[in-house]
Amino acid sequence: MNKTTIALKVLDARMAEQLPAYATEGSAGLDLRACLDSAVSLAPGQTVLIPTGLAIHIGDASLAAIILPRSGLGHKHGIVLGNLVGLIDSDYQGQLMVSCWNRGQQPFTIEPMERIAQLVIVPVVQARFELVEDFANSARGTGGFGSTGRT
Ligand SMILES: O=c1ccn([C@H]2C[C@H](O)[C@@H](COP(=O)(O)OP(=O)(O)OP(=O)(O)O)O2)c(=O)[nH]1
Ligand SMILES: [Mg+2]
Repeated sequence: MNKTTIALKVLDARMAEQLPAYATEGSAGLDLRACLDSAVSLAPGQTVLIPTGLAIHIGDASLAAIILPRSGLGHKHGIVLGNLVGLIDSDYQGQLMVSCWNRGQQPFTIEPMERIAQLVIVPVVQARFELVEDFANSARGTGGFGSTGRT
């Protein structure tokens, strides 16, 4: 069973008509829409914080949500996220906001209610730290940053 229930508030009445929904049975992401009164033009290199008109309260520390770009917008139009990935804490109750960054060379216009990003609910493990002087040996040890070569 991979289903859960999350409290959702509609902060802008227009969003009630278009609540986030999985497009297919196998979808991982729920598209988020730009809750705008008028179109917003993003110049190349510009970043704008776009409201979604929605708030969620996950309310379970073993879950979080991440905001990811939509592939088509990112690949074809250079519209990705100013924070690269958005992380929604389980105790956050404010409006879901999407930082839209035009990393492309052309201006891009975000239309009101356009789908601009996607929300994925993910499991989270919170760690407690146990201080140690030495680690048990591992195969990798301290090697990183290409230590295993390129091919
Ligand atoms: O793309 C995003 C990223 C974050 N948030 C909200 C939910 C998240 O729980 C909160 C804080 O995010 P984060 O911890 O990443 O930002 P911060 O800069 O560390 O802010 P804070 O000091 O409030 O933790 O902002 C969004 O609405 N959209
Ligand atoms: Mg933070």
